[in-house]
Amino acid sequence: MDNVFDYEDIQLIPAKCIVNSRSECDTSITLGGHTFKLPVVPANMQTIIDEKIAINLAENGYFYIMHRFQPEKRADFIKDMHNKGLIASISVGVKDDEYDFIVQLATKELIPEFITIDIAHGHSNAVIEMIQHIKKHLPASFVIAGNVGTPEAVRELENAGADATKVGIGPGKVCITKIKTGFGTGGWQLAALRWCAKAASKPIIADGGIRTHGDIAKSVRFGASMVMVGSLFAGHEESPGETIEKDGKLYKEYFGSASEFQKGEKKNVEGKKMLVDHKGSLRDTLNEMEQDLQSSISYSGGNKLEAIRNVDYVVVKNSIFNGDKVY
Ligand SMILES: NC(=O)C1=CN([C@@H]2O[C@H](COP(=O)(O)OP(=O)(O)OC[C@H]3O[C@@H](n4cnc5c(N)ncnc54)[C@H](OP(=O)(O)O)[C@@H]3O)[C@@H](O)[C@H]2O)C=CC1
Ligand SMILES: Nc1nc2c(ncn2[C@@H]2O[C@H](COP(=O)(O)O)[C@@H](O)[C@H]2O)c(=O)[nH]1
Repeated sequence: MDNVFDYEDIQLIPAKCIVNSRSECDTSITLGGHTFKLPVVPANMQTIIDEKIAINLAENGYFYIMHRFQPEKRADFIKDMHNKGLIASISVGVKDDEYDFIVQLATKELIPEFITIDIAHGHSNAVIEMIQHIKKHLPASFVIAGNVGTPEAVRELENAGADATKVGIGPGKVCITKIKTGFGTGGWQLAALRWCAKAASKPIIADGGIRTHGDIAKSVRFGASMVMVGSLFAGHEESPGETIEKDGKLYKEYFGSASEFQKGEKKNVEGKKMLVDHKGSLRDTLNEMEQDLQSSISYSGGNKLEAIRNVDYVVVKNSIFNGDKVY
């Protein structure tokens, strides 16, 4: 891999505008036969999403993926979502219990619309076997598999039956994989996304490293159908992380799924905990994201998300912020 770059190194080049108002630009995306308002999904982490947020997102036309860290609640969660007429989107791991869980869902005819296989090193036989197991027992579920960081991995998981792959090893805000192992796409996530997208024949979800709303448009330009976002969603009043007051200022806790806090033990820790500034409501952020993305689409010279895929770009090595702070 040469010519590596990350989000902050890239600027997209504007093309002639074809709309009279940014409100004419359509940010919606279809995944697994369902159309969602934004190509953005909150990370399937315990400090980012809970049942209440999942219901709220689904009711309002946004994609969501429930985390897998309260495994015993998942079957009832699917039932509840379906009783409300909403899509069910859950996560699984790859340990033995998860195989039984998939069979139980099939036996009870509880069929989630989306299942995400959520492990750190997704280019593995463990994930390939889980994809095949889900496709055998729940063939109607749309399977998202990850995480990976190479074209070989994307191809192998797609060939095993994955309907989409999730790209990003180590670019996350609370990730310490890159420091503890020396591996990953941290620092060159956007280039890794482009590399993987060239090999993909199915949708790709870019996961980790999104720091500004403009990074969503950049992800779409470099091949993402959807973008998974953690830290930008961690500070809302509804966010499940603890609210902490420090020197008169409010913060929210945000911790990694492979952190000691999540695992309850100091074993194979690859995540940390941090405090993020407390901000307003999730709804306000989603609205702002939509407006910013509509503006991105207008700059791309189109009126639909796909227009962003064709724009030119320049590499401006680590200089686009000039020391400015956006958020
Ligand atoms: N996107 C990212 O960069 C990363 C994300 N995470 C997140 O942390 C959470 C925990 O992830 P994970 O530890 O995979 O999940 P689990 O703890 O559920 O582990 C899944 C299985 O994979 C094995 N495993 C984990 N890592 C490796 C590896 N590097 N090589 C071989 N086998 C491995 C585990 O065994 P054993 O534990 O015995 O090795 C276990 O059997 C997930 O939510 C994941 O998304 C974690 C790190 C990086
Ligand atoms: N290396 C680790 N990565 C993790 C951990 N927990 C979650 N994640 C990944 O981060 C993204 C969110 O990234 P952000 O930059 O938007 O905050 C998330 O979707 C996971 O893929 C972890 O403990 N270690």
